[in-house]
Amino acid sequence: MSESCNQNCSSCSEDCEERKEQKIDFSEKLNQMSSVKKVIGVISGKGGVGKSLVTSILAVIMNRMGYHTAILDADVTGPSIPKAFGIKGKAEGNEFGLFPVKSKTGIDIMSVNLLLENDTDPVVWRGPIIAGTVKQFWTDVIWGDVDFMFIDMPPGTGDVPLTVFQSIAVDGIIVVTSPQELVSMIVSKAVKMAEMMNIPIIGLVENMSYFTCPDNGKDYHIFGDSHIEEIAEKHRLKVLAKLPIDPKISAACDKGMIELFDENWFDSVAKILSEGIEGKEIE
Ligand SMILES: Nc1ncnc2c1ncn2[C@@H]1O[C@H](COP(=O)(O)OP(=O)(O)OP(=O)(O)O)[C@@H](O)[C@H]1O
Repeated sequence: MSESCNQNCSSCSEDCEERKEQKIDFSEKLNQMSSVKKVIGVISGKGGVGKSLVTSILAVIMNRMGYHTAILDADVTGPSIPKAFGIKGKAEGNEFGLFPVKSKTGIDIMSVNLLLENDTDPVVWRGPIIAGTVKQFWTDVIWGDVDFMFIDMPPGTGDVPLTVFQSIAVDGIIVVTSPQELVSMIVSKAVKMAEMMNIPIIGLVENMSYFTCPDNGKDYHIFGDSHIEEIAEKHRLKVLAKLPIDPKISAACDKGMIELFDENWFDSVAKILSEGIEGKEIE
């Protein structure tokens, strides 16, 4: 029995000897006109820590490396991906399904904001409807041949992310944290959820880790000292990147120009992901 066992066999995908109930398969089938090689879920313990930013930058980098890249924006109540990419158009469909909208550099994106008449309309839906929408982004969208799909998950480790993980075949998870959070607790929850789902955690990204003063070049830890290395070691996880607070980044998101991102913050993640798709399994 796993250390994280919550005695609820129906929501657990582990094959353990003490299983009391049959494993229920909640997985949904991808649209028959789509094929997706690797699906990476980007999660966070709470909203506003930069999950959408990390999802967007990862997609930009992998797309730049020549991989056909897609973003499934599962953050249905706070969809910020289309804005970061400056997408104004709406998604269209035909009798076979919905088509994602292409960004300026060719990243395929589906988000609830591409379906709403006004992107300022709030999405005041209950959990099952939200989870159902995300499932439809998997089953009803014609994604074509995708190398990497990044999923901007709903914040937290509650009902909606759980349903999404049960329905979509996710290959690996990246956890985004910020220094001021109760990082230890959040990472533990994410690790337990990943264990229950049998999905490997690729590693941790600490966002808003420090700020480099442009006047004196010194680094300031605005949100306090980082403990990410100790926490990563405790759970035997990798720290993939520590991102600074950079006003250029928020400006790029606000102006819809995240595709102009040109820092090397994610080089190690890009290497892990590209090795994963070349046949070496994501560890
Ligand atoms: N390192 C950073 N430097 C500057 N601004 C940042 C940084 N990270 C995130 N931001 C800004 O903070 C805001 C929140 O980021 P983002 O939308 O990525 O968070 P989130 O975790 O996805 O939030 P939610 O879960 O509510 O959607 C955005 O305006 C983003 O541009």
